[in-house]
Amino acid sequence: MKQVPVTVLSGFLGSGKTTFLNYLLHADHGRRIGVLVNDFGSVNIDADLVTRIEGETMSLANGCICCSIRGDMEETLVSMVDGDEKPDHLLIEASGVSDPAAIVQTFALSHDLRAKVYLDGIVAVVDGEQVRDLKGKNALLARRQIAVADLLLVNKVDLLDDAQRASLSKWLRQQVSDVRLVETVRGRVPLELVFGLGGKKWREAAEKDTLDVHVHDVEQSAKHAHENHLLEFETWTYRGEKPFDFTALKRMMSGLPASVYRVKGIVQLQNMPAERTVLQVAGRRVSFLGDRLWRDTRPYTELVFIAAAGKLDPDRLAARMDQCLADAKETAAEDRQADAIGKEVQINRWAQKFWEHSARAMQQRMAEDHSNGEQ
Ligand SMILES: Nc1nc2c(ncn2[C@@H]2O[C@H](COP(=O)(O)OP(=O)(O)OP(=O)(O)O)[C@@H](O)[C@H]2O)c(=O)[nH]1
Repeated sequence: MKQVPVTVLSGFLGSGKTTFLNYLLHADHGRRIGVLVNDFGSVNIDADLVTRIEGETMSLANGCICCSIRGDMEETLVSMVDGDEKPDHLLIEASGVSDPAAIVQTFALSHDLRAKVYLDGIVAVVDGEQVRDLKGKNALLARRQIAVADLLLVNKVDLLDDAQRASLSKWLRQQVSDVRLVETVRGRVPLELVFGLGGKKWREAAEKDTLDVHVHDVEQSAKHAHENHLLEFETWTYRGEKPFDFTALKRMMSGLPASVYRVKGIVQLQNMPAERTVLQVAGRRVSFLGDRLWRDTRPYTELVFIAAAGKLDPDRLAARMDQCLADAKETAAEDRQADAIGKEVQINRWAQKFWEHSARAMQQRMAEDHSNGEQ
């Protein structure tokens, strides 16, 4: 039986993996692609944000495929290959906290997997704006993700000037000398660079045992990695059914402590009642994007927070979220007055950008629908 090639997308929280995945799925490559998306939090946000016309998207949430749900990854991949519509290629979007070296081990060690799939390559996505701001264990994890990659997408270069790009490139070259670096905006890279990488680098590393984790000791290291993740990261999910005030929520998200690394999910905004909105906080950058019309779906809010372990205080966060609800009556009169002046400017500026984005997203979707209809 012909084995199916697998590409693993790795990269730190919020670097642009899902964005890249969507670009890839909509690009003209003529392959039937099976997708497996892994979310560290308990909600399948990423799978929800993967837009595709056809092909299978499987989702594994509430754990990390490099450790706690390694077995689930094996089973899911095998079932995808054995299914009625065998894919030509599999893409795995690893969670932003996963260590690709441990994923490589799973591929190297599982007989079931080895019979059906082979690792074609690891593509790491780097947040060009913020990767160098990562501290401590996050910085180490990001470096491990970079080190194992066969292809490195230096993403978000639209947020950098020429000097920053040059200095980032130099810094990355100091981290890894033997990998192809490609600067990208929203993960747009020539497809021939992505498929058929051959996985040479990881295979060599596995043979030389330089993956930094011992291949024969996978149970132990997986357990260790799992413990590390639980020790290092914590997640919490906010759910609600009342609409939020855009300005208040944006201000709150912009003021989150640095220990909150990532927030993502769906928000119901009073200012945009008809449209489902995606909220993204990656490091210090906050963005709202009109996503799709609610239509028959009852509007809701579901946001996953990922932070340094021990730094999330759910009660406090929930209280702060509630203060941003459109019908919140808590704001002191004084605050409200002070806000009113700032709000006037902010709402106009932000609402403008916000609508601009929504309109663009809508146009793009319509164009995609149109071109798909023509095929
Ligand atoms: N300016 C800019 N923003 C980008 C680019 N690529 C992605 N983003 C934004 O960065 C945020 C995070 O992108 P995602 O694709 O969700 O990141 P991710 O790596 O899948 O995130 P996790 O799965 O949570 O680790 C979103 O708001 C994207 O729209 C880019 O090239 N430039």
